[in-house]
Amino acid sequence: MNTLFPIFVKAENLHTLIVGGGYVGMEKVTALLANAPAARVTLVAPDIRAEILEMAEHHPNLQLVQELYHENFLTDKDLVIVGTNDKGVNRQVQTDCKARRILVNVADTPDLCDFYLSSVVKKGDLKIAISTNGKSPTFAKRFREVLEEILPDSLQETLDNLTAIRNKLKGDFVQKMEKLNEITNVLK
Ligand SMILES: C[C@@]1(CC(=O)O)c2cc3[nH]c(cc4nc(cc5[nH]c(cc(n2)[C@H]1CCC(=O)O)[C@@](C)(CC(=O)O)[C@@H]5CCC(=O)O)C(CC(=O)O)=C4CCC(=O)O)c(CCC(=O)O)c3CC(=O)O
Ligand SMILES: NC(=O)C1=CN([C@@H]2O[C@H](COP(=O)(O)OP(=O)(O)OC[C@H]3O[C@@H](n4cnc5c(N)ncnc54)[C@H](O)[C@@H]3O)[C@@H](O)[C@H]2O)C=CC1
Repeated sequence: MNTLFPIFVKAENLHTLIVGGGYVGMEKVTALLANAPAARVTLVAPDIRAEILEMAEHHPNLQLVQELYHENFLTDKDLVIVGTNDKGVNRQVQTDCKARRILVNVADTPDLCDFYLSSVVKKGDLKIAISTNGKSPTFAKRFREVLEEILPDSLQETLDNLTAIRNKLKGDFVQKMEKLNEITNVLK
């Protein structure tokens, strides 16, 4: 059974720490900033890939620290993603996070993760997150590509129209819900 509970986080309200500045660190920071360009992120690693250095030039809220991980980096952090090439370090970061009740993602060890990153389909304001329960990230990526292809760009217009109607509707919660269900019946 897939017991993952999806939520949509306002990453710009959080301070995220990424430990590791290699390929995985780059994938994770790219995913985060692609969704929330203003998210506050600190990335710590002795070696940081050139692409990440370049990214920091366009994202003033992305702070890079060229040092080894130390637990002091967890101070004031809300969320942690760790993806170094040292399993011992990854495990240590996870242990330190649990002691502080900080949610942590250990990229190479699903069993140690409090949350997974998802594949993300975006069409204007519509966002769909895909997870395979860790079974096949590649399937998630391919399915994202399929959905990106088939979802029409006109979806944004539909959403804008529904927002306008939603804002104009009078009555109590139930009356509004009934009206919106009636209008959107054609979408079924
Ligand atoms: C559990 C999870 C934890 C987490 O990272 O959050 C996890 C774990 C692992 N990934 C591994 C490998 C790869 N991951 C990708 C890609 C993505 N991985 C992502 C999420 C997740 N990956 C979480 C589960 C998501 C779910 O529930 O489906 C995506 C969706 C989101 C993102 O990372 O932003 C992003 C696609 C984004 C997109 O394009 O839409 C590719 C393909 C590629 O890069 O092209 C490969 C190589 C091919 C392969 O192995 O499939 C390995 C083995 C490492 C090794 O062998 O050393 C582990 C560890 C393990 O499974 O043990
Ligand atoms: N979840 C996922 O999507 C994936 C996970 N992985 C796994 O993730 C791990 C990392 O892979 P890559 O990024 O390709 O490795 P890499 O070799 O490109 O980068 C490793 C990074 O870790 C940093 N690092 C090492 N020790 C550190 C320490 N003590 N403190 C802070 N940073 C430290 C290095 O400076 C470097 O930036 C591997 O174990 C790999 O199996 C790999 C592919 C996908």
